[in-house]
Amino acid sequence: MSAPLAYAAEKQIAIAAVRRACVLTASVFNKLVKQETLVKGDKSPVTVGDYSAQAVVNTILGRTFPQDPIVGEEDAADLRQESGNTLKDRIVQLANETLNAPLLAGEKEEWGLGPSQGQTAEQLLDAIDRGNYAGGRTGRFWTLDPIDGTKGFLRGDQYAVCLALIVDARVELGVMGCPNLPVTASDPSGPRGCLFVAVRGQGAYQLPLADPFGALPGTRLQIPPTTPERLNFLESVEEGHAKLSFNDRVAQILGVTRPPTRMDSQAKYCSLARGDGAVYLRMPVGSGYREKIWDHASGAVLVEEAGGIITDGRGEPLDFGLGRTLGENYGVVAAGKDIHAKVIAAVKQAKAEEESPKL
Ligand SMILES: Nc1ncnc2c1ncn2[C@@H]1O[C@H](COP(=O)(O)OS(=O)(=O)O)[C@@H](OP(=O)(O)O)[C@H]1O
Ligand SMILES: [Mg+2]
Ligand SMILES: [Mg+2]
Ligand SMILES: [Mg+2]
Repeated sequence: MSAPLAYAAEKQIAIAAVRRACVLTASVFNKLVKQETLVKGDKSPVTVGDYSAQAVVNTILGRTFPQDPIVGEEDAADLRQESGNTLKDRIVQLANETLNAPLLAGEKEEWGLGPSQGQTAEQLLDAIDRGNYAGGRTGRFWTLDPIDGTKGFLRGDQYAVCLALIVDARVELGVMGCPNLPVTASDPSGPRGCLFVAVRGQGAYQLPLADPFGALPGTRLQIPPTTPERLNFLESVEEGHAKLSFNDRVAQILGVTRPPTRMDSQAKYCSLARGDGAVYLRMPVGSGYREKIWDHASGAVLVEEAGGIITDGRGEPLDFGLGRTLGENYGVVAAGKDIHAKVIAAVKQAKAEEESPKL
């Protein structure tokens, strides 16, 4: 018998956790966001979604890997206050609805899912707070963004549930659920809902979100050659998250003729991995913001396993061993092997121009 592939159990549980969280976020969108946010401009539905998705993923991880720490975006401090009671009740109800739902295709009873797997409010708050781990250089931990691209989520556009396993500062496994991403970019009004999985050394794959286990190993992703016709940028929607004017200049230096694709969340990394766009470029807006590890970990391993390169804007590797943030890194550049060095050179040129503008 051949030895089992590395991280096989982690991969299964991560897929199950991300899929359940996506069922939850889709129901939050249909039940709450459509009515409350659009009508009243109220942002609280996304907060309910963030917390309850983190409670669900951390509960599922905790059942199979009770020793593993988690670096999660959210924490339950506000929910433990008197003023957080209403919010807490909604989160407990939603998280339990999701955990108690009958087994989905391919799930196994021993994963602790299905009817009567509900948790008390206290257990769910503790599960959220299991995400308080500080991260670091050694050992193994998970990192979770329960809803990445919250603005996209509210608009009904792209968002992603992002989970990654980091071992000794290296991302070994990444799973992303993208409920609103078209299965094929060339058919934007066709079926939606994709799950992306990458294990280091084992390749990057796309699976249908509705039945990932039935489709394993999935469609292998490989970044195609960057021809001039394919060369375009994938960038943030929010001006406050990345310096888009800088991207325009870099695109000009590279002779890019296609307009950029603006998309919220790590769905950008998924699009890059399957060749929908050619260059992920995210340069700091200059506010001293430090990028968070949960905003890039799963995307980083997906891109690398699809044959791409991911670095900061100087061409230095991203360091996932510094704690909850990427530290002093300078932006993010991800692209195919054939174009990455050229993008870095163009970024350097654009940066030099900014620092000594022509009179
Ligand atoms: N100032 C600043 N600079 C860079 N990044 C920031 C900044 N502020 C927030 N964030 C993080 O951006 C995450 C969303 O990134 P996106 O690329 O999806 O942005 S965008 O929505 O497309 O504009 C977003 O993730 P979520 O909070 O999970 O949505 C934030 O963690
Ligand atoms: Mg995020
Ligand atoms: Mg988030
Ligand atoms: Mg956030």
